[in-house]
Amino acid sequence: MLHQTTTAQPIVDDRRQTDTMTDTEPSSPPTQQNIRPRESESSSPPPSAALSEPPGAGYIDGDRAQTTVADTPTEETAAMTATAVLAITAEAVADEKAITDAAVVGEKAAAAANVEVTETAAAADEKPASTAVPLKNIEINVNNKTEVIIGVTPQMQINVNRENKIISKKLQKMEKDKLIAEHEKMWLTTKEASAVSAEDVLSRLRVNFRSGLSWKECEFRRQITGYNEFSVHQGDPLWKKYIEQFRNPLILLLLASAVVSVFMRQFDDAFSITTAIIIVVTVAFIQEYRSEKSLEALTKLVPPTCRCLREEQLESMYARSLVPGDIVYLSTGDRVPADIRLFEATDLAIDESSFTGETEPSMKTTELVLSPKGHTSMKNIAFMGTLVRCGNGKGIVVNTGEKSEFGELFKLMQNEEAPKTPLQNSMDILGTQLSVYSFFIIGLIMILGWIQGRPILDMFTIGVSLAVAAIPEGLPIVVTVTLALGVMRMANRKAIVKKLPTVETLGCVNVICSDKTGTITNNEMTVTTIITSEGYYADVSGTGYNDQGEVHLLKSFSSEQAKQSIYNLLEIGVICNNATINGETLQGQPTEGALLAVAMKNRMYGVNEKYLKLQEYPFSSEQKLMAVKCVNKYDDVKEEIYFVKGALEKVLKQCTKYSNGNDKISLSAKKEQEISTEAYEIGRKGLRVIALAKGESLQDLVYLGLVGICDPPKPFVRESIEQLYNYGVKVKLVTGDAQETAVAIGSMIGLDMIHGQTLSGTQIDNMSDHQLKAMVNNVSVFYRVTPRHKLTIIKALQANGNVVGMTGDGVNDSVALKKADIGIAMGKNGTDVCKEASDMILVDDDFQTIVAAIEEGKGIFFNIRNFVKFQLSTSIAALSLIALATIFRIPNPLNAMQILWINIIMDGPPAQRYIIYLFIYLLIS
Ligand SMILES: Nc1ncnc2c1ncn2[C@@H]1O[C@H](COP(=O)(O)OP(=O)(O)OP(=O)(O)O)[C@@H](O)[C@H]1O
Ligand SMILES: [Mn+2]
Repeated sequence: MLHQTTTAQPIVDDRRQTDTMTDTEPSSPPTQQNIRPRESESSSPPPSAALSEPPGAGYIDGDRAQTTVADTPTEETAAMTATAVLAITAEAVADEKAITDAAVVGEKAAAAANVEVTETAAAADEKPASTAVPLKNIEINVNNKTEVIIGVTPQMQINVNRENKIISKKLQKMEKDKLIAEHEKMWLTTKEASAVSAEDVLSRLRVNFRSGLSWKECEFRRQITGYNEFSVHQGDPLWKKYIEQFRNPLILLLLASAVVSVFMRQFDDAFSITTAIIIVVTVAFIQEYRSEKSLEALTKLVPPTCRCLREEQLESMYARSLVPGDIVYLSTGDRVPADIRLFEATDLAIDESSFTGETEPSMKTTELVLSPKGHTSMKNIAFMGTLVRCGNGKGIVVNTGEKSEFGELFKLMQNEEAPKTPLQNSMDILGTQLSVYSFFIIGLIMILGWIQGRPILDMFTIGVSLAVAAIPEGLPIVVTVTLALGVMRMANRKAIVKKLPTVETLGCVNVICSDKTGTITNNEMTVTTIITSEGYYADVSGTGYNDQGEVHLLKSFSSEQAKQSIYNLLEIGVICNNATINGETLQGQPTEGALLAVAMKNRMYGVNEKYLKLQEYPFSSEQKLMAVKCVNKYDDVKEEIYFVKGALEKVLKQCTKYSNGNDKISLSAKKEQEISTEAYEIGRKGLRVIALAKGESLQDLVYLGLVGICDPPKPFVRESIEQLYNYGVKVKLVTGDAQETAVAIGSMIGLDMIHGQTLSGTQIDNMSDHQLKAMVNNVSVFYRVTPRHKLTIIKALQANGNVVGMTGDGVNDSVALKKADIGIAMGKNGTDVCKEASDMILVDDDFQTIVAAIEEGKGIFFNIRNFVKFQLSTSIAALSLIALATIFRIPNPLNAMQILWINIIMDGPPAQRYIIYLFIYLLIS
């Protein structure tokens, strides 16, 4: 009855064992015709209509069914049939052994895991039957082929369904166990991966470096390896933490006094003291728990991402979803998402300082390391958690999560206690001082009371209660909670603070140095202007990384010639480029994306295919220049050509000629001046200028022209800066861009360009620290600076007593971000390197958020100060009240219980809510 076609007739003898199955041609008649049709509720449809017609009726004598298998006998069909037969064979089918047998018949038996059952109409040739049991044909989808079983009773169908499910599950599990065992054999340690060739690693982990893993395979591997993350050490169970709270000596003393009260038969006292203790302890517990939880939540706020190749698509995804075997692309500014065996590395330098302590970035290669000793020697491995300082590379993930080398380190780190914030420390000190004073006073009160002959137990409980009330043992916790809650509130306003002390600093920042590209502007680049070396001038329309737009030539003398010149110019931009545009999404640097887009708008396709890239000199913020060495694939003379792009002054320095139509003319000082003026004119509009050149040697280039790239300020930056100014925070622009561009953007966002000065990186180099310190406060725009200068500027500002915030997005900002009192990174488009170096991250890159965060910071600081004042005053009030009463021999105005209650109510604003909850709870229950 198992059949390849959907028209069904043959039937299975379900008593036959799987291994005695007969293989019959589909057309051949069944060996035993056991269909004994009894009834038909509707007229039986013809065979061809079997699928489309509603289920007819028929009957199958399950006990004596026959089998017919459609195809030629293969292990596969045998196995499949076996499984399906098993499925329909009486109730006993689920017998473990039979299933195992079935599976053994052929490896592919497991494919039967895909068994799906669908109802179809009963076969046409069945004659009306006499019983009232409605019969059905069912269709079984085995291994993507359709089999039909005819005339099945509802009960049988249920059985089939059930058995199929059981079998699929068992087979699935068997197959899975086998696969897991296989996969576990192929994993290798990071060290092993380093010692074999990249090809070996690829084949061991069964992945093609051109296509990557399939999504399905990744899903499977992840079931084995788990997510690429560290599971945070599970602390003590909650009840233990709760009991922990009772271990406070004061609480124990109070408990003791409650016990003594019981012995003295003062039950109401005992009761109220115990209740009070429980509430005090509960409040403290909830506070601590909450602060722990919110701190935990903090670490999860910015999930790291990476670029990974799956099913031939380069995807940007969360690093936690990586599995061994994934192909990962690394480029400048990335955080390495797992332990990666590199198979491609272009000038790849990785900062492993967090890992090895080595401050110099380590240059990576792809060759195997024979006997790797220590992390520094594994030159072909990019370790999880390290940062790509420059260059780019590709590699295969060998280990993830806790299996990575960083995972080992992480485990060690977990045992270290998190350092306390300065504020927490000062609160600790304050707490201890207060305790000492309080104990002293309480001791005095008790002695005095004793001398006066007051009841000793009363004095004791009052003394201890006073101690509980006056000693601010909850102070550090309250500070933490307030900070942590503030941090969560900031997170809601899209500012993520990585460490609590940052909140304290936020309240007192008075200068913010902001980098331009990506912070003030969107870093969404569009080429809008082109000027060739001949002076042809073109405007470009359209925005975004696509071909929507056009290149309009303006001053064209000979339009063919002009078109050719523009083509040659844009060609450099395409070849000297590492970005790619997929659909409309850009992978890579926006500046390079803009150059690709303008070429698309100029309808230049397949430019890249003409050249073979031999070498690359990557862009760095120090050099402000990028070059590639190529050969023309179709040239007979394989001559090397350099394609160069970068900041105008850097490119011009390498040029000796400029292109004029088909000629190359020596660059005169006059021509250079002309070019600089052109660049100035473009820059003055706030455009970024990129010069393009090519030539046979890097020292002897031919200048081809300029492009002006538009990257306007984000909305509301101007308003935010104004608001910051009102809070007493000054904003300075620090950029790698040219002076005129920086100044133009500076005035667009409302910086004081009249009184403020401008200063360039070169000028800073020529100054002493002292001179810089003297003038740095008055500078509002720093231009053409390198990462090193950004650092110098921050230091000079700090030397003047400023509390400096620095905002940035790029690798070039990371050092300065680290040095600044508060480093603020862009969360969406910022690089991992700068996020790592920063203290605070703006989730949606919105400059306005800085204002909100500073507001919050000030608010939190204010809250804590108020709280401390409040706590101190209640302590002093309670202490002095009892002390005075004792001295003047007045009966005690407050008994122990009352003191405790006051303490509970006063114990901090965050606590109050819980007390109210508790009361409500007590009332209800
Ligand atoms: N991919 C690139 N290739 C070549 N040159 C580039 C590239 N990107 C930028 N430049 C040149 O380098 C200059 C600035 O680079 P740099 O990285 O120092 O600053 P930035 O980060 O882009 O700006 P900011 O410091 O304001 O964020 C640009 O003005 C441009 O001329
Ligand atoms: Mn930047």
